[in-house]
Amino acid sequence: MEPILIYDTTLRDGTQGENVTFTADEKLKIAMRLDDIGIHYIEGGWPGSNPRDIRFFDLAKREQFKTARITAFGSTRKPGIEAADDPNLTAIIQSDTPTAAIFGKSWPLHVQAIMDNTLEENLAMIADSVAFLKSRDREVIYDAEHFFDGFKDSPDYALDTLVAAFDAGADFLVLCDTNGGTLPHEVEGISRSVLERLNTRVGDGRPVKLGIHTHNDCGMAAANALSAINCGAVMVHGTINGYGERCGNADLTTIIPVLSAKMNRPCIPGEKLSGLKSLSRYVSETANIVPLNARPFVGHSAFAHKGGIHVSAIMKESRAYEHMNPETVGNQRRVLMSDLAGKSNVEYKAREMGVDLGANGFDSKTIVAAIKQMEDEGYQFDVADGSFQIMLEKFTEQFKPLFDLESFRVTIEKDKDLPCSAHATIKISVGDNHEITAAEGLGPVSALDNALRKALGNFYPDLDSMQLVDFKVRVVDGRDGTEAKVRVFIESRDQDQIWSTIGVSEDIIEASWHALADSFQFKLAKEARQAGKLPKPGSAVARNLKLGWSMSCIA
Ligand SMILES: CC(=O)SCCNC(=O)CCNC(=O)[C@H](O)C(C)(C)COP(=O)(O)OP(=O)(O)OC[C@H]1O[C@@H](n2cnc3c(N)ncnc32)[C@H](O)[C@@H]1OP(=O)(O)O
Ligand SMILES: CC(=O)C(=O)O
Repeated sequence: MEPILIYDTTLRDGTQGENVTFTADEKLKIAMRLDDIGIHYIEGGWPGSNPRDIRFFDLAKREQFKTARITAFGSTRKPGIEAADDPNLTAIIQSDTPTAAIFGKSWPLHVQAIMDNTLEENLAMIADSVAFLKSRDREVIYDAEHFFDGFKDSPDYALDTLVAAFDAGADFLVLCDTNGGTLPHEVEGISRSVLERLNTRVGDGRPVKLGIHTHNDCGMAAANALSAINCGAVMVHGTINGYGERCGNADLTTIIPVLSAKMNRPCIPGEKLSGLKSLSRYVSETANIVPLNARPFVGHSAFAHKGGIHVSAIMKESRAYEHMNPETVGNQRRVLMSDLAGKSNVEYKAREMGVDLGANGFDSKTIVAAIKQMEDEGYQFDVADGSFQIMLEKFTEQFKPLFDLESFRVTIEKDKDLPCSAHATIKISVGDNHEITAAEGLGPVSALDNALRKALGNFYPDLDSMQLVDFKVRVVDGRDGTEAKVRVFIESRDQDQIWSTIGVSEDIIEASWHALADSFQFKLAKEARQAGKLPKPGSAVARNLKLGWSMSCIA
């Protein structure tokens, strides 16, 4: 099978997406990551557009790329001028890249109504611009903007534009679904027709190499790209995470694994596929955009199983509910706890967390029943793995509290013209020691967090590596008005892990306290285990710890 060339436009079309922006340095780092994974072309930006993109190409010039050809983007020349006098084309040449990509008009609507141009001059603009870039030794990728809309409107003219580019020396002709309104069967029909008709019109022996560039306005970008590949396109354009103008571009984190693992079409080297999830995360982190959990292949939920029936089956045979091995793309299987769980979920999680079930007479069915009851009262364990682990340890009497709350007091002060301020006093015990501390915070939870940190700091000096990174409050059932129960989630992280905890109460401060206390307990237990001061859950020593926790203190 002929390999498919992957053309990444995250740094150009990707940045046309709302909220997506990268500095020149960030672009360079992303480009290096794209190169590492084996992307063939990296469109770095439009040097005729802004100084940042010029800076990117200046930086890129100094780097050695292993696989990727860095590509500068721009448009065909302006009407009525020489290509050599066009600032956009000059900027492409000054970028000093081996490859240039230019877009031109395929649709008479754009030529006439938008550009106020003639159809003949548009053909000349395409041919002159391609020829100019070829005369400067560039590989030229010609993007036929609005090709599918143009072809539906006027197939002969749309084809003429491709012939103009090809005859002038374009190396690739890329059919663009610029408005993202075309459907897969239309892409298939038009791509086949284009290849047939082009092959009869261009006859200098050079092969016609088609590419495909699709947008996601109908949610079809990936499907459209794959349809064109099925018809013979050899290059596919897309972006990491599908970032791009409006609804985005075809998502390469979908297209690459589909090509490699489902269509047997080689693209990036097979051994690089497992770097895909990490690349997706890297780009979303750099863009400062929360990654989409349900993103196919690389999303956090892409291989997450919640329903008990599913978990029971995957424990016997993972392909029963997984279309592929998650590790192929660097992802992992996850099992979630909730009131949709069965005993298999508990058994899977216990094994994953190293908790020995049943050691003290609690079997997985009893635990499932208790979880369902707690979920009915407002808990939600599928997003609170940290609290679930603590719960499992409590159920199986392997829990060792590393501190106990004796009491806390929180006050909030509001003076007429001043912002609110909060003060917390907390009394905890660690073994036989008691500690009372006070702290301030911007709000009551931050005051409690500060007071707890201060109190624990005297016993556990390594707490600085732990931060609370997210705090969410939800009303469990709004019908009770201000007396409704609330559910508080806290997400915490340290240098190597992220964990989530939950608290539920009619009182928002108490709910926050439970989530906060679980979070600190999780961290301290982890540190203690790593330092060998606490037995690993499930070990014989852990099973023998009788710390007096019972079902009633869990609920
Ligand atoms: C389908 C795509 O995604 S194409 C890429 C779209 N990306 C962007 O537009 C981002 C970068 N763009 C920019 O920085 C600016 O729009 C620039 C620098 C390119 C142009 O800025 P300005 O000169 O101020 O023009 P403006 O953006 O208002 O209008 C675009 C101009 O390009 C012309 N144009 C559009 N397509 C083409 C083309 N293929 N070839 C030549 N000229 C074109 C338009 O007719 C218009 O010309 P006019 O100024 O004579 O009316
Ligand atoms: C060229 C391009 O980005 C488009 O037509 O969508």
